[in-house]
Amino acid sequence: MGKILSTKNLRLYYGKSEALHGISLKFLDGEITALIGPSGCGKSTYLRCLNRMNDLLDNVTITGTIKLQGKDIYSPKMSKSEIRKKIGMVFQQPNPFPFSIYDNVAYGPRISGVKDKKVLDEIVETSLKKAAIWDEVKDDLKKNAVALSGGQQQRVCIARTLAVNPDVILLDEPTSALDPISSVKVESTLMDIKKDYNIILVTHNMQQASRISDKTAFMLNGRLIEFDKTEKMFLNPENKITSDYLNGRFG
Ligand SMILES: Nc1ncnc2c1ncn2[C@@H]1O[C@H](COP(=O)(O)OP(=O)(O)OP(=O)(O)O)[C@@H](O)[C@H]1O
Repeated sequence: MGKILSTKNLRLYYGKSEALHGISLKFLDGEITALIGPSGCGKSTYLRCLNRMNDLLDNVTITGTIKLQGKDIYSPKMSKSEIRKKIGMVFQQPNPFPFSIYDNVAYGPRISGVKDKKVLDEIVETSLKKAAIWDEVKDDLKKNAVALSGGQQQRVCIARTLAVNPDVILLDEPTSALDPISSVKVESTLMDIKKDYNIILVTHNMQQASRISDKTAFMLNGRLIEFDKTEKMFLNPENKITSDYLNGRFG
C-alpha cells in the first residue's frame, strides 16, 4: 500500500472559534499536492494538523480523523516522535540548526540511534544529493549551515527532513523567503524527489502551484472549496469562486 495520508471531516477550534469546518482530503504517494487560498483561510492550520504540530498549542481542539496508511495519527498508540519521523516538515523561513551542515543532516538519524560513522556519512551524502545541494557543499560539510545562502539553507533543511526517511513531507510556503533562482532550485528539488514521497505544499504562488503540483486544494474561510488535478483546476475549475480566486478577482 502507498503512503496515503487522508483527513476526514477534520475540524479545528482555537478556543471556541472553529477555524477548519470539516475538511476531507486524500493525499497520494508520488504526488505533490498544493494547498492554496487567501491569507487566513486556514492552510497553515490544516497543514499543522497533519503532523500534530497543533498539539503544541494550548486551547486547540481537533475532531475528525487523520490517517496515514490507514492508521489514525491521533490514536494514543501512535507516538509523536514516530509521527514526526514519518511526516516531516519544512517551514517558510529556513531554520537550520546553528551547527555544521553535516550535523544538521545527521541530527535525526543520530536521535534515532544511528551511531556508525560510515552509515551516517552515507545518509548525509544521499540526503544532500536528493535535496540537490551536495555539489555545492560537499567540500565544506563542516561549515556552519547558518552561513549558507537562504536557498542553500532551505535545501539543507529539506535534506535534514529526508535523512529520517519520511513518508510525507509538509512544506509551508518553502520558497516565499527566497529569491527567484533559489526558489526554482527548491521547486526542481521537490519535483525530483516526489516519486518517492507524498508531498503537501502550502503556497501563495499560483505559478508555483501550477508548475509543480499534481493536485490542488483550494480553501476559503476554513472550508475546502475545490480539489482536483492541478491542470483541470487551473484551466477549467468547477466552482466560480475558485475561478474568481485564480483570476485574481479577490484575495
Ligand atoms: N494560534 C492561533 N490562535 C488563534 N487563532 C489562530 C491561531 N493561528 C491561526 N489562527 C486563526 O486561524 C485562521 C486561519 O489561519 P492560518 O494561519 O491557518 O491561515 P493561512 O491560510 O495559513 O494564512 P496565511 O496564508 O496568511 O499564512 C485565521 O483566522 C487565524 O487568525
